[in-house]
This record gives sequence, C-alpha cells and structure tokens, in this order.
Amino acid sequence: MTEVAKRPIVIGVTGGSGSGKTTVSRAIYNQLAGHSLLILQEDSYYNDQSEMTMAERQAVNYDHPLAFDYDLMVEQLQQLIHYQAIDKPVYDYKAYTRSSETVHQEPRDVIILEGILILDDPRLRDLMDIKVYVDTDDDIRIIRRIQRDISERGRTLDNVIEHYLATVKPMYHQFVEPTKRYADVIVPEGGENTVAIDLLSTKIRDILAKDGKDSQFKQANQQK
Ligand SMILES: Nc1ncnc2c1ncn2[C@@H]1O[C@H](COP(=O)(O)OP(=O)(O)O)[C@@H](O)[C@H]1O
Ligand SMILES: Nc1ccn([C@@H]2O[C@H](COP(=O)(O)O)[C@@H](O)[C@H]2O)c(=O)n1
Repeated sequence: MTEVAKRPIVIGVTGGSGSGKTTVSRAIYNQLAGHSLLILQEDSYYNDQSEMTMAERQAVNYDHPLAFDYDLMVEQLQQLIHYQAIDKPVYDYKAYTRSSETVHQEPRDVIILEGILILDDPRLRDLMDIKVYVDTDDDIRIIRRIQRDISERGRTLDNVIEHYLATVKPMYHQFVEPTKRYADVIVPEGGENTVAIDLLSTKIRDILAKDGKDSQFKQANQQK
C-alpha cells in the first residue's frame, strides 16, 4: 500500500485590521497547548524598505497587496510545509521597515497563518486547509486600532485617524472584505467568540488525531 505523505495543517486567519485576528490565532494556539504549533504573521513579510528614507516609508500604502513580499512568504510557508526550518523576517513598525534580525522557526504540525490579505494571494490560499475570516464592525475595529497603535506602534491619534481614512478603510473595502468569500468559517467579533474558537480547536485536534500527530508530539515532549 502506498504511504500517503503527511504534511502540517495550515489554518489561515484573516479579517480587517483590529478585527481580532491575532487574538483568535493566540486563543487557538493556547487551546491547543501541548501540540506542535506555530503562528506565522503576514506582517513579518512587509517589504524590506531599508533603502528608503523615513518620509518615503511613511508614504507607503501598507494595506495594499503590493506592500507585502508574497514570494518570500510563499517560499517560507512551503519550506515549513516540507518540515524545513526557516529564518523568519521581523517587521519593525516604528522604523516602518524590516529589522536586520530574523527569528529561527522550526517546523510544526499546525501552522496558523494570520494577516489582513492572506486570502488575496491564490498561492497562499491553495496552501490552506481551513480559512477563517474574523468579521468585526468598522467602528469597533477603528477604536481598537487607535488604542493599539498609540500604545504599541508609536503612533499619534491624528496619525492613526489620517492613515485610517486615507488607506486602511478604502483598502479594506477594495481588497480585504472581498476575500470573505474564500473563507470556510466566518467568526463574528473575534477573540471573545469562545464557541467559534472551541469549534476550530476541536476540528484541528480531530485532524491531528487522524494523522496520529498529536500523540507523537506529546510523547516526544513528555520524554524531554
Ligand atoms: N473581543 C475583543 N474585545 C475587546 N478587545 C479586543 C477583542 N479582540 C481583540 N481586542 C483588542 O483589540 C486590539 C486588536 O486586536 P488584534 O487581535 O490585535 O486584531 P488584529 O490582529 O485583527 O489587528 C488588541 O488590543 C486586542 O487586545
Ligand atoms: N508600517 C506599518 C505597517 C503596517 N501598518 C498597518 O498594520 C495593519 C495590519 O496589521 P494588523 O495587525 O492591524 O492586522 C495594516 O492595516 C497597516 O495599515 C502600519 O500602521 N504601519
């Protein structure tokens, strides 16, 4: 009998900025603690802009698909799918470019891919087993974004509002929201939706159990 090649499960989590993608991804990750998991963020794959001036970097439209290095993202995702380690780029929001550092990432059995435009690229879509769209109202997303960008990303209130109206909102309607049609599951309200997170975690556990992967990882960990 021919052995069927096993590969990691790839879960894509998308939605507008501030919808709760990171929160949902972390909640799934935490629910599956003890299994073999990693989170890969699309933000890590913003283009390297180290050759540009700060003014040029600040003028970039970060909500357009051209802002991302999808070739590198697809290449590294393929490596992880083939159980090869990667050196993941690190994005620096305050410098508006990629940092000179990378983070070494060993492959895992479950890859949670998270970002605003991951369903826009057909190559990424084709590599996903479960596609999740976190659907949160625009007013809630902008409020969350104001709080987060000021506290974590070094932005001012004026800067967040101006950026939101100029690019975040129009690009959301042009590029992000239309990818909802590719989703297998739509999660309203994100991180507080414990029913959706439980259902997704159960489904992933089920696939892992069928592949016999969960027990192997647990045994390996127990022996450490
Ligand atoms: N259901 C929720 N209720 C309240 N705050 C939330 C909720 N989900 C996320 N947040 C907060 O909103 C901000 C944006 O959430 P995050 O998960 O980072 O969104 P995204 O990754 O989609 O941009 C974070 O500060 C997070 O703590
Ligand atoms: N230099 C940058 C790069 C990106 N952004 C914004 O990040 C948003 C995507 O990240 P989320 O965690 O919010 O999904 C996107 O809307 C970009 O506008 C930025 O502000 N500065």
